[in-house]
Amino acid sequence: MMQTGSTMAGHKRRPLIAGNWKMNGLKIAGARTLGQVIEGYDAALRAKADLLVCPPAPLLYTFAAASIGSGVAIGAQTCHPAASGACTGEISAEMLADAGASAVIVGHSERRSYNGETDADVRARAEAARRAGLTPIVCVGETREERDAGRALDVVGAQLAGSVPDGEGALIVAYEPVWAIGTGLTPTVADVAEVHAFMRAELRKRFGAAFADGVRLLYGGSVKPANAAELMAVEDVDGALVGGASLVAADFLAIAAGC
Ligand SMILES: O=C(CO)COP(=O)(O)O
Repeated sequence: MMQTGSTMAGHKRRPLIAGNWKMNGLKIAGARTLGQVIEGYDAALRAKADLLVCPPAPLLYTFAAASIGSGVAIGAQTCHPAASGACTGEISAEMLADAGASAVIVGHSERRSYNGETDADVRARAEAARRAGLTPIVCVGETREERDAGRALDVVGAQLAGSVPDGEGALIVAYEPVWAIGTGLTPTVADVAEVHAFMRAELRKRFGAAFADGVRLLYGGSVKPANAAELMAVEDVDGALVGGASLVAADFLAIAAGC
């Protein structure tokens, strides 16, 4: 499911709806939610979008086993840059792949702000993901202050330049304005369109259109069933990175139905 460049009627790239469970989910309730997602991923939804569920790391192995044959992919929320070593508490990309993940979110704004991850740190994690055969989902996005100061595109451009690895490897980018995460606020459709067109243009400049036009650009930040269709219809929006609403299977599935 992680190839780039596939196309569907109405979409230049096959949409991806990714659920970031963050630090939520215990094994029994989590398995129930995953089961509901798998059951709800019927032929009609499969025709519309890829699904990726990113639970907390302790659930990865059982989730990957439970999802075999379902078409639902399993991903992780971060990884360490090194493959192994004396890094107590850390988890490498190789370990995530071994547990059955096919993708990993890197550089989420919560990790950039709470864990002090810099663009260089995020890039190292994205490179580690590729090394392990995982697709990195590189997150970028401006704060409220940066947007109000008219700097949103500058900030996103600098994060993209610093966080996306060189080379034409597996890549997904998620635009998540920090002020839209968990707040119920979303940018206007015009603002989302502007940032996504800008990101596409930046990737084209750096990598050329043949590669850049195959990279899926996700929008994240307060995506709900009620606003999904409008956001997913925006040019250069190729899916969503969903936080809170991904914890409720019916909502997650309804967001995918909006593609
Ligand atoms: O951070 C997010 C996904 O990575 C978005 O979270 P919410 O959908 O809860 O706003």
